[in-house]
Amino acid sequence: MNIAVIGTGYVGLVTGVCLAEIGHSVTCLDIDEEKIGLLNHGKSPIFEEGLEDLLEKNLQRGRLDFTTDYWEGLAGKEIIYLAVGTPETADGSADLTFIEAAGRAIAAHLKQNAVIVTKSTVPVGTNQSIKRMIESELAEPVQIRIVSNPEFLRQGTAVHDTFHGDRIVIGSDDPAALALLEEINRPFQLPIVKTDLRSAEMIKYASNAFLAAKISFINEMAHLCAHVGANVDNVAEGMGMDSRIGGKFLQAGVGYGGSCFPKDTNALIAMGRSYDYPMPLLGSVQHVNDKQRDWLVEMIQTRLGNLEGKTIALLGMTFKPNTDDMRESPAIRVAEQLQAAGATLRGYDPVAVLRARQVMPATVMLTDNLQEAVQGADCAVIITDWKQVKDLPLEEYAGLLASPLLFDGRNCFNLKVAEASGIEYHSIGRPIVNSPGTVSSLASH
Ligand SMILES: NC(=O)c1ccc[n+]([C@@H]2O[C@H](COP(=O)([O-])OP(=O)(O)OC[C@H]3O[C@@H](n4cnc5c(N)ncnc54)[C@H](O)[C@@H]3O)[C@@H](O)[C@H]2O)c1
Ligand SMILES: O=c1ccn([C@@H]2O[C@H](COP(=O)(O)OP(=O)(O)O[C@H]3O[C@H](CO)[C@@H](O)[C@H](O)[C@H]3O)[C@@H](O)[C@H]2O)c(=O)[nH]1
Repeated sequence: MNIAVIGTGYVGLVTGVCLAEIGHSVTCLDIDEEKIGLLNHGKSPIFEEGLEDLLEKNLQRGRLDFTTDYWEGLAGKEIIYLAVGTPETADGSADLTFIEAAGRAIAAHLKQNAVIVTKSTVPVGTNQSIKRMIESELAEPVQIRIVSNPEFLRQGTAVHDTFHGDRIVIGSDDPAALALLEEINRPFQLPIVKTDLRSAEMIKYASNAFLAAKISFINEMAHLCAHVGANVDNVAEGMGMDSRIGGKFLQAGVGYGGSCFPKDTNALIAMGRSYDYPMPLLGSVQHVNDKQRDWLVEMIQTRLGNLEGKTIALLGMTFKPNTDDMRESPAIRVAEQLQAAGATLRGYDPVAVLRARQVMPATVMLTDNLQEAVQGADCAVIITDWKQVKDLPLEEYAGLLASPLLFDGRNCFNLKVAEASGIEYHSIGRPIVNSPGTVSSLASH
């Protein structure tokens, strides 16, 4: 099939490259000339495992090309994927400016019949209204059909998720368009859910909101565990073995961030608001998540007291490991609060130093050298569970720090290992280990 993909962010680029990999002929189109320049040289503008290899391979095969020109990008294309951003507006609803601009550009440049496939996460009803808008502005008398094909990839494992995801959702009120999308996706060999347009749009938001709720649920349990002396990781393991609950997304920590959960829960709440339904559960999910960042800061302040003159090493800047994305990363708020309390901050990240510089408080000294960040600091605080952070033995942390004190916002280390290392170790919803003046009793944990 001849396919155009509009938008070469995480979703557009991964979609385009993977569609080329399964045999389609794909042109990716973006208004960002710098991105397209890089991509034409086989360089990925994003850090995503396996992506650059597939990119180079399919460029060489001649199945993939990149352009900023809509005439060139849409010429002869039967299928047009829309994968532009849908960020948040000031009131929390989804900003459809980019979708509308891309729709207008399609209407102005399309010379043949085409199926438009929306990958972007859009509020229920958007596909229908975009179709109407494009139809009303078409420059040529061509026919368009529309399909919602929401994306479920996770950053950091995006290529893997595309080939090994749990399902592909395609929704349309047009049976011929649904059949075509089924055919395009068949080589991925994944279960395909076929549904109507509005349900497909809703499946995406409901899935993200449920996953966010699971994280906030375990984080709320973590608070209680800290009070009652239980270990939230043991609780999550025991709960997760019940197949009705499932063990995934029960990792307690500093809370969720990224470009999706925060904005998509907000957009869902905004959708509810527009129908006078307040979505109280989702409001609580967000509240618990916000509090997780504050909790970590409070733990540090409770232990260290006045932070004036204290040097703190923040480990991991990105919202999760294996990505260089800083969008809504917990590191930003934790850094702002610690800095406001007077601490001097160092920040470590193995891949995102440049991006972190644009969003972290300007005075944070950033480095991609873990030991340099930790050396001589009054304490270290794990924000992102990067492999590099988990692989450094606790004895080494203890040796590098001015005093052996580690706060772990991702529960990276086993408590018995922490106890044996001698480091004072505070984590989320688990007993404090090697706390001064207390006798540790980890046998029961
Ligand atoms: N990032 C993820 O992990 C993820 C996963 C699933 C779904 N989504 C959803 O997919 C959509 C895209 O997300 P993203 O993270 O890839 O976005 P992004 O912001 O990284 O990239 C969007 C791209 O679209 C381009 N663009 C904007 N307007 C354009 C236009 N008129 N014509 C051509 N290109 C244009 C931008 O230059 C940019 O390169 C969003 O709706 C998001 O919610 C994202
Ligand atoms: O048990 C867990 C799992 C995740 N997280 C945090 O939750 C956030 C999101 O993680 P993850 O879902 O792995 O990353 P994303 O790339 O944001 O992917 C989510 O958002 C995408 C965009 O919509 C969807 O496509 C994916 O299915 C959905 O998992 C990160 O800050 C994680 O640290 C936790 O705190 N505990």
